[in-house]
Amino acid sequence: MQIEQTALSDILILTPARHGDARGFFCETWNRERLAGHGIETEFVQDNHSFSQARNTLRGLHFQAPPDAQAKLVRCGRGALFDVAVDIRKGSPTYGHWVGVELSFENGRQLLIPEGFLHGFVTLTDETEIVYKCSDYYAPQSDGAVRWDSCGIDWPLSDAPVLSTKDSAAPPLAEFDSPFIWTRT
Ligand SMILES: Cc1cn([C@H]2C[C@H](O)[C@@H](COP(=O)(O)OP(=O)(O)O[C@H]3O[C@@H](C)C(=O)[C@@H](O)[C@H]3O)O2)c(=O)[nH]c1=O
Repeated sequence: MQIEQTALSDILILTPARHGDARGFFCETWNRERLAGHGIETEFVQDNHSFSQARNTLRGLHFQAPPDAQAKLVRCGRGALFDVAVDIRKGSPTYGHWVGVELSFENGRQLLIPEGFLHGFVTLTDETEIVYKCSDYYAPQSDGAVRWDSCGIDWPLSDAPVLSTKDSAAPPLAEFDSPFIWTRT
């Protein structure tokens, strides 16, 4: 497995090995012991899978507030997407900074996003599937969103984004009182 750092040091790109043969490939998409060997000890409790019909579908930017905060391990099952994490830890030297990484069926990359970050993505292809592990259960009462176009993200959109009603109505980052506090690690 290859592990790369991004411009935000807590956000990692993981690329597990693919074993190719005449049939296609085999890949261990998550192996707890192997990740622990790299110092990644996140305990995941829920797997999510969503399908977006059209290119330019944008979901985000989402978080769950403590005590229901979620770390996420995100990958693309079909098609391609641009996955984004934004630092919302109050007091963090990189508060408001974002990273975006293309995840696709082809490249097999995964993004590891700890607690304290907004998460969102835009699809780069029609019929895109995203699959992600979460470190806590869905808690609608702790669910929150920040407006997708308020963080200076350079979204690779080829048309107006397809948004949910909830995401269209989300507050901008400038009006957002984050429930996360940065602690030096
Ligand atoms: C997130 C979630 C939603 N739902 C339900 C609630 C609702 O009826 C329906 C669709 O929910 P949403 O509109 O919130 O789905 P979506 O906009 O895809 O939300 C997701 O976006 C990405 C970017 C994330 O990071 C996720 O954590 C999650 O927030 O699914 C669950 O049952 N369990 C879950 O874990």
